[in-house]
Amino acid sequence: MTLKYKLIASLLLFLLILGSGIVLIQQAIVIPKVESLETDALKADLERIEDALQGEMTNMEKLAVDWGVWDDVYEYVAQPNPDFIASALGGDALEQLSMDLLLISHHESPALVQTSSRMAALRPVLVEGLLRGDDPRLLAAGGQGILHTDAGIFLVAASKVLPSSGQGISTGTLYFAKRLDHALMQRLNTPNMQSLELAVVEQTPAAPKIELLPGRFSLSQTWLPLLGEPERSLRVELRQGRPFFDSTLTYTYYIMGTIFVLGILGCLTVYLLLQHYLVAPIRKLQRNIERFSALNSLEQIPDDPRTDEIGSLTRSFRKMAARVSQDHAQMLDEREQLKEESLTDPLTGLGNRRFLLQSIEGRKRWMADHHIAVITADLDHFKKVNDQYGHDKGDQVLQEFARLLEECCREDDYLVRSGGEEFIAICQLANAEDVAQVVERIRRKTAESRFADGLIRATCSIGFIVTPASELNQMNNTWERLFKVSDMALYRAKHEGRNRCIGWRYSYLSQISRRPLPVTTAELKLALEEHTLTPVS
Ligand SMILES: Nc1nc2c(ncn2[C@@H]2O[C@H](COP(=O)(O)OP(=O)(O)OP(=O)(O)O)[C@@H](O)[C@H]2O)c(=O)[nH]1
Repeated sequence: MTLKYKLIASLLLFLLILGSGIVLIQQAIVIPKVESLETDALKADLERIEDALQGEMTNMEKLAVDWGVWDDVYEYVAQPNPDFIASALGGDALEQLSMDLLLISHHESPALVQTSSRMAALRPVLVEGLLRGDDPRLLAAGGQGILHTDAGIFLVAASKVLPSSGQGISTGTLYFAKRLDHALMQRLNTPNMQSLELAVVEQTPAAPKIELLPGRFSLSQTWLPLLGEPERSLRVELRQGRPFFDSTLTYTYYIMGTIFVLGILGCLTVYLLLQHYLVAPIRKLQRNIERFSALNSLEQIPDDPRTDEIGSLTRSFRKMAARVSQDHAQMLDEREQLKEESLTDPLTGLGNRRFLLQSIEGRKRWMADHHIAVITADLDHFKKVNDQYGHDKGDQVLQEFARLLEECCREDDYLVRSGGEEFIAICQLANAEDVAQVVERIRRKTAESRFADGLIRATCSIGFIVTPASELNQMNNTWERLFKVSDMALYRAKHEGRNRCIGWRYSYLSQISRRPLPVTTAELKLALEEHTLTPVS
């Protein structure tokens, strides 16, 4: 995978982690926190309703005490007087007090009952509800509470009837009652309330209950005690929407969406910067290095003026490439030199036998109408030269003999020192007979020469074979046999007294059956008898 794709994969992985982190934070931290705050707010709503009811009852109790500790009422209970009713409770006095019932009891019997017009029909039920039971009478000593009757649910407050001094014996109890109706409940409304329901239930849980329902609803319940009914209670049930949760959730969506978008933009920016500052320069450097290895030219890695790591990497590569280039050139030189040395005779500067074999093998074709002569020349009794004049002088003789041979050959002939004091020349000749002149010239010039500063006289023996070039083009493995025949001819020249040239012409045209060049003395004898090889004069 390329660096570019690794970079993209890393950034996508980062975005995945960022997205997962955002979801995790929302689910594990934000939502539970919001729900906890919401629960607190719902509890506060319930407390507010309870407080409102409590406040209402406290006001009623104050009113009950105002009326209960009043001489007119006190006297009325002792001696009922219609004038009092007319003056204090005439007209719509109860409506003006926002009360539904005024009850004054005397010895557990109603001494005065006054109701609002809407409650007139329910008066007996109400009185019976307040004065039910035997002992103790509800709120007989004063106080407040919630009363459940067949006529509905009422807030009730009571006070002992006393003279205005507050001292003395109570002559009865004064009750005020107010129905917990729709109008009153409206005043307890909360902004998000969908419904507020009251119900008398059998159980009385100790603590309020808050439920966050699916579908963005909440259900809050609290239980209030009922007067005279310890087994039952008034359940206040509040059903509300969850705007706080919705808005908070929307708000967190915005924040986290913004973080995610910023993450994407950040990744894009990081990608472009890394692409510009890292990936692109590395790819450029890679292309330059590839061109350098193809062309071996330092110009392919231009200097980089940057001061960062990429710049210094480029400079390091340049240095390394320069060194590699230099080493490579040096190695090529040395290899060329070694190659040359391995093919050259260091004493005479001529090629060696390996050079000769390589050269003739590398040569594809010879001039078909020409002849090729393989000439082997060997100094006679060269051992004696060494023995008599020393090895250095012997070397000198070899060098001068090599120059002599060069003079006798043409430039396009091959001339090598094949070993010791033996040399081989391969000459291309227009006529087969020309070889006689070449070898005789070598023999004569050697015999006439004075070697080693005129100190040493030497002769040489020469063996040779000449064959049509067309034969070389057609036959395989001919060179080895030509060298062998030339060598056998040299042996004969030595054997017959040295300082002479012996060689043959390979004249296959005279053959009835084509016979290859001989490689043994027996085959040589047969070839001469059959005239496959004929003497050259
Ligand atoms: N100075 C010198 N002598 C060499 C070199 N290579 C070979 N020789 C000597 O050449 C001599 C060849 O001796 P032989 O093979 O007996 O041949 P020859 O003495 O020339 O006798 P014929 O060839 O039979 O005439 C040996 O003494 C070698 O040591 C060389 O590079 N320098």
